[in-house]
Amino acid sequence: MNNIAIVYKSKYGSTKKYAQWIAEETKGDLFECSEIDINKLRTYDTIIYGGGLYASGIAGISIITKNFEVLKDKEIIVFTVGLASTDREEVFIPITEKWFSQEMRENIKFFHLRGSIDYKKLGIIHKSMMAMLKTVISRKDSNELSDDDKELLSTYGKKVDFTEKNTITPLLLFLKN
Ligand SMILES: Cc1cc2nc3c(=O)[nH]c(=O)nc-3n(C[C@H](O)[C@H](O)[C@H](O)COP(=O)(O)O)c2cc1C
Repeated sequence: MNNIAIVYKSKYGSTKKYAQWIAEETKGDLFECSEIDINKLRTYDTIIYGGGLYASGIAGISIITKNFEVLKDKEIIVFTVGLASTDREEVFIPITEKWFSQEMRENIKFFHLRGSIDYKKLGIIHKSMMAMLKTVISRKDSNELSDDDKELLSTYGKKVDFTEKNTITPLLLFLKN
């Protein structure tokens, strides 16, 4: 497992934590997204990109999507970090379909990990986005609420942390094969 770059963009720290764990386990080189450009990135054989999920967008992902032509012969892994439960892979299909072309999806392996939120630490825009989301969810009929909706309502305003080191195991196993 040589010549691996782990690149991440993290606003509140969860994606950074996962990227650090992956770098420790793979002995890869770790970069915050702004610390690396395409000329440096293209020198690696394996690129692992991690970004936090924000309103179904993947933070910083354009470093992969914009440069895909240059990177497409490499092994590319993308991991997302969000609050949503990761039990059902199909939940993430709309996200990958929105941001990646079919060719990209065929060449990239995706993993989805769970992050954290501390409402007290949110910036003003993020705070109001979460308040809006809560309002939308609160207006749903109780029988329409998903488990993630219920969780958001019960933890709204608090601090929740779902980060867990052993959830990177499938990604590490994929790299070994
Ligand atoms: C404004 C806002 C929007 C979010 N949107 C999503 C989302 O669409 N899907 C999701 O699973 N988590 C969402 N989250 C939760 C974040 O992805 C979670 O806090 C994650 O840990 C952020 O990663 P980071 O700590 O590396 O920045 C959102 C959080 C905020 C504050």
